[in-house]
Amino acid sequence: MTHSLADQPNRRPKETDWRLFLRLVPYAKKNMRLLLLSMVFLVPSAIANAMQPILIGQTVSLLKREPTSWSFFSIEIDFLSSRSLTEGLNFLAGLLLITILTRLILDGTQSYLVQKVGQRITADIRNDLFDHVTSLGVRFFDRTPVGRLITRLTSDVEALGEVFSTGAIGVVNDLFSILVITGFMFARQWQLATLLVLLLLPVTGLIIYFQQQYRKANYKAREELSSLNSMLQENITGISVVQLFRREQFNGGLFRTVNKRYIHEVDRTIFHDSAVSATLEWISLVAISGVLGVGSWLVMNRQLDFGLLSTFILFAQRLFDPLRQFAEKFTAIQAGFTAVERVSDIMNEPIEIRDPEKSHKGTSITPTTPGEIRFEHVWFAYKQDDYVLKDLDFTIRPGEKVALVGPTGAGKSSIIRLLSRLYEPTNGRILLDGVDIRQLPQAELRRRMAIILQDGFLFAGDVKSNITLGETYTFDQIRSAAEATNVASLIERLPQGYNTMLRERGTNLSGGQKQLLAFARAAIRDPQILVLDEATANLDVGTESLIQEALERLLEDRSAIIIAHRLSTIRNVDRILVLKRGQLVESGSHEELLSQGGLYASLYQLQMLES
Ligand SMILES: Nc1ncnc2c1ncn2[C@@H]1O[C@H](COP(=O)(O)OP(=O)(O)OP(=O)(O)O)[C@@H](O)[C@H]1O
Repeated sequence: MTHSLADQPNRRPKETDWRLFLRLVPYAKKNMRLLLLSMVFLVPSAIANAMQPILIGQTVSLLKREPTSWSFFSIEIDFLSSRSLTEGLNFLAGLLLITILTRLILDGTQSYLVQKVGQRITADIRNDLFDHVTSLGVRFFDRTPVGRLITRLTSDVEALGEVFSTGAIGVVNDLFSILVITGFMFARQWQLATLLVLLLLPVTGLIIYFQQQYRKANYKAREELSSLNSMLQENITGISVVQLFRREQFNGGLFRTVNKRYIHEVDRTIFHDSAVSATLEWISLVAISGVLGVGSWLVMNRQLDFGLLSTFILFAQRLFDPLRQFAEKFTAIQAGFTAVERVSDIMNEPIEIRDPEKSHKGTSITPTTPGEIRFEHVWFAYKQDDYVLKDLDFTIRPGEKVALVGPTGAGKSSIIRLLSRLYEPTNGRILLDGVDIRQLPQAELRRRMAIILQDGFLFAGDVKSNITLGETYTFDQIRSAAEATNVASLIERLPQGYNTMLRERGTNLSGGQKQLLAFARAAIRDPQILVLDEATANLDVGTESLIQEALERLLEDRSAIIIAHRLSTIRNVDRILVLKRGQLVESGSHEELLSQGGLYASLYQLQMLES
């Protein structure tokens, strides 16, 4: 891993704009037809735009009785000299109206199409990001603050969407307009055309410079926004602790500091944005004065007539107009590039835990076998070389119930995380019925085991959907799973029974009630292996014995791993594995371990004394 979203908040942009742009190509390809259609509309629209100054110039020439014929790339154009003044004026007015209507209709349609494509692309990117993020290993989430991630998923994708919705993608339009106008200018009068083009060059240079500065400031501003959101998220999630420990003021101070840094960076982006607009405003005035100065001189020398002079004054304005619009859009475009860059950062995060290649899929085992679990010299470290599990080597026989016991931080939960493949062992392997779990598709591995954690997470939705979790079970199946685990009576006591709506993270249920639902969730899946991590710790003694009884039934014919601190709850298991600082120090039945007089015996005696 070369970098992470969390480790280097001020990481410099690495990919070039071109590479970033290419990242959008696959998305654009999906909408190729609409995109092409909108591009086709560009051509007549830009021509109509460049025609307007010429038509107005012709009108002036007609009124001033100047020659109205002109050559366009050596083609002699003369459609006015044969007409009377009124006819000619009507004819020009008619043409002008056509160009205006053409632009009105085509520009409108084009901008609608482009925005439509843009919204589709943004939605596709958002979907892909969601899929990618939910496939990333738990390790990624260990080191990435949630707020930082949410910023990328929401406001960065939004910034990308704005490139389309503000019409910023229309720069293509603007650039094309500049090209067409330049062509028309040279066709009419090369000296004035050269003057305008020469003015265009330094402005473009300046714009590129300010654009780079803006981009840097924008990247930093987004990073600061991420930090701001992480802080916000942390304070909201931990609001009870914040208030109970009166950290409001202290956290408020921290928040203000980050907010100040954010504002500072935003100020810098605004400065560079304004600098571009000011430069353009100034330069387009210079251009018009230049045309007026040089043009008047040419008029006095009879090398230019009034009609053409008015045409070029309009050209001067029109040439810088797309550039000015480009400047307005450029803020959105630069922000869009920053967004693509930040979104790519996540897309580039490798998916650490992958399913085996297709050819290995055949290795799945018949799910009717009870499930033998084997840890083969397993070593594991969350952080490099800081091993929390050391050379674990044990087998849990099919149908065997094993308890993991040991002091806090001994590594019990880590064993479960490895078994369910939320993390992968640093060394050694874990086998399920003789097959390395890395060779099993994750969906199958996790279907075969149900894990009940101390803090069962609940989704916003009703009780039923929190038991089925998106899989199709009939209501009868849901009810019998609840009955089998003795939680039916609890559910029936809820205001709307199985239809009671649970709030996000289940805050309208008590800790114990949440745990009870987790039992039903496990039972309905009929797993081969059941894992309980402090699953009954939140229950009162009465409820626990009710659950214990249901558990005995549930555990029949299944392999089970049970983690419990209250040793009285695991007396009946087949075998107890005792862990100390990541190492297996004792193994045997309750009686055997008591008679050995080791760590287990002393833990047990301590607990007996307490009760
Ligand atoms: N996500 C993580 N990143 C880094 N270290 C971790 C992480 N989770 C746990 N640890 C460390 O790994 C060690 C073992 O943790 P584990 O949760 O497996 O212990 P445990 O025996 O289940 O403890 P408890 O009885 O308190 O639940 C601890 O020292 C802990 O600090």
